[in-house]
Amino acid sequence: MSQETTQTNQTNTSGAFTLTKQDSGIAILSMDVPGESMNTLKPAFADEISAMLDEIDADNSIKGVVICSGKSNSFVAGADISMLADCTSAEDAQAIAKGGQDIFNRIENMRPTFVAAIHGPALGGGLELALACHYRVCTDASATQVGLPEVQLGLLPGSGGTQRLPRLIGVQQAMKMMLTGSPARAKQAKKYGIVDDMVPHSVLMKVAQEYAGKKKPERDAPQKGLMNKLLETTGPGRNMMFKKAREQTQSKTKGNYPAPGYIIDVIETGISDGMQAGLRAEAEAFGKLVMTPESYQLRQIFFATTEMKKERGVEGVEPRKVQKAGVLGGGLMGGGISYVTATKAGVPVRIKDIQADGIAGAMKYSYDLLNKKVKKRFMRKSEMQKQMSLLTGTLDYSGYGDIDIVVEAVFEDLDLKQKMVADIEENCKSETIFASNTSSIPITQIAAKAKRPENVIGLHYFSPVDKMPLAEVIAHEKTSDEVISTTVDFARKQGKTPVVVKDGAGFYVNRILAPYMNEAANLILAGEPIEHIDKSLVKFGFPVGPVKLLDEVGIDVGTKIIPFLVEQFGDRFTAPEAFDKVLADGRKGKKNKKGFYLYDDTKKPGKEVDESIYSLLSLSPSRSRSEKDIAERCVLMMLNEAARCLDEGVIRSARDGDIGAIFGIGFPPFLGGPFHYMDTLGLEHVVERLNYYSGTVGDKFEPAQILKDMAEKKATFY
Ligand SMILES: C[C@H](O)CC(=O)SCCNC(=O)CCNC(=O)[C@H](O)C(C)(C)COP(=O)(O)OP(=O)(O)OC[C@H]1O[C@@H](n2cnc3c(N)ncnc32)[C@H](O)[C@@H]1OP(=O)(O)O
Repeated sequence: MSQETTQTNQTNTSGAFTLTKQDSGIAILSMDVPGESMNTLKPAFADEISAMLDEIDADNSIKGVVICSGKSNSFVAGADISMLADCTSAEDAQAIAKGGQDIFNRIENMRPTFVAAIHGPALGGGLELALACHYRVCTDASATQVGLPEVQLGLLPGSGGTQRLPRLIGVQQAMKMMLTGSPARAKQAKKYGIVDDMVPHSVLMKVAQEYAGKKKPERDAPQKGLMNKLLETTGPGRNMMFKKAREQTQSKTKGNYPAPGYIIDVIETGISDGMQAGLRAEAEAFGKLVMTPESYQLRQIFFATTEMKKERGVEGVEPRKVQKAGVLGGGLMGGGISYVTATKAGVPVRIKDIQADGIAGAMKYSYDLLNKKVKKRFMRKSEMQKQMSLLTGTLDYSGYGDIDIVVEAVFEDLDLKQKMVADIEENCKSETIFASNTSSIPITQIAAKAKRPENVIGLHYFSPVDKMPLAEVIAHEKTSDEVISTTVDFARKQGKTPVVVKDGAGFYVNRILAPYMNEAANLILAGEPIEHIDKSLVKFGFPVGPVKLLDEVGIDVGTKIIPFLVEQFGDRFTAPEAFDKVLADGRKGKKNKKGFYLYDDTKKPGKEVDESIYSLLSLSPSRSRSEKDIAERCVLMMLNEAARCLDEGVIRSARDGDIGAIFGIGFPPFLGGPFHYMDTLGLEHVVERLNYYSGTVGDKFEPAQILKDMAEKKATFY
């Protein structure tokens, strides 16, 4: 980081910290953890930082201190998550939080004015450090983000965040940030009042030093508006606010995640009993949460995804640079793929459709999303125009001559897709990659007539593309290693977590989803009410129930894959015939407002079951199974299939299987994914339950061989 100083007279470096005193009376305290790409906070730094603070205390010439990062693109990414695994008791973890609190309290109470100069992520403990400073200045760079994401790790901010953020920006906004874990970008951070100033990177240190030369601020009460004042500053108002927050949290988490409840409790303690009581409650809750299985599983997800960011797809094979992309088909998927390609990867996209309307629709998809950001003032109009200018359209293949990768998102029809391959081979370069976004057709079949099958690959996105984090990369036998690596790299640049899977019906995600959905359908036919089935799985931890999900993705689309699965894997994938009746009745789900739920003539579209479905299927529903039994039956089908996928090499590791299921289907993150969950249950138990259902419901529950073998050896996936 460039430090614009007048005259430097003394520098003291100790491990991760460097203190530079200047004649101006403003000292620079820079953090740069050696050997790490990003600064994280560890208890081992306590002595070092304390010694630096002693030095500052002892030097009356220091009037102000700027805390900054020595890393080029980040401030501090929080406490070191990996060290939490060493905690053997809640007390150990509580001590870590308390250690951070003590140092931050000390900074807050020191004589000089402290300023945090933030560029890049300031998250968790990193933001807590900044909150202890008297002022915060951040850069306007897109890399800058400030937040308290601990809840995503099943934790709460343990070093003062639950106390200082509400006092700085108001309880409601602070609580929202802590409960969602979503960070604020620079502009939002300024708007919320988290930072005092937002400046270009080139003047960050200059402006921060100006703030360090000021007196400490006397801050106005953060509540703006009468309603907020009533809610946050009066007893009855607060009671109402916290009660509402607890109700909303319970309805979202279904009691599966302990951290949000603690966050609300600890904020409330701090507000009603004062900062010291709040800090004590915070450290104690942090200690307890670190030891929960939920936090353990969520931290494993962090490690898995961080590891996956570095993977190439094929070890040692460099990806080619993608400078221009094509998208075939301007439908919903094509629109989403174009959006992430232009806005996330920054790669120009040429959208090809057979109708001008299709191209316009795809462009509108991006326009609407970007315009929302502009309206909320999170993005400048000029930036939106720049991103929109990356999107162009064509009705023929003009402009396709220099394209590096084409993503095909046309209708699910094998002949059509094979024709697309032929068209691309004719109109593009010999090395242009043809990536199919098919969800049901094996890539081998799409590549069957290709002249250059090594260029053909699957790149399966999930809807809505701008939100869903997963992409399956499917190599068929002849796909070249370079094509795999380039496609993985391309998907990552689009902001996706790519998982490389083997070709075959359903690939991984849909293959494990199908038997789960089929089982839900079988339970409808067995007379269970639809809302009972959906509730059971939402309570288990899925974001939506299976029947609702089928309405969302489209009953026609969701069932299209079944014949491919039956053809390759046999009867265990056979869908109940009732689906045919549902489809014959013209029910496609949400998209044509006719499915298992009601969308028309109702106050709550999609919330109430369309009771006419029962007479269509000649059923009179009544609850005869518990929520637990229903969830177990559906989930076991998914677990069993996931195990088979690992055994057959469809996924490369249990880790990929867990991340694929969590990011692609919304498998409950607090359970860590199907494989972590099976380890938790114990494979003997899984096999025993599968055997039970195999005996009572049918052969499709027959445990996968890998499960039987592992159970016998008392093995685990991790
Ligand atoms: C007491 C406190 O309240 C408790 C806490 O602070 S808990 C921690 C809260 N902080 C977080 O959850 C942030 C976690 N980190 C992130 O979300 C992302 O790393 C990030 C947004 C900061 C950066 O993302 P990105 O640029 O893609 O870089 P990414 O590859 O993830 O990380 C770079 C390196 O930093 C490491 N890292 C980042 N944050 C880390 C953390 N909090 N602990 C340990 N390592 C961390 C990564 O493991 C990776 O290490 P590697 O290079 O050796 O593999």
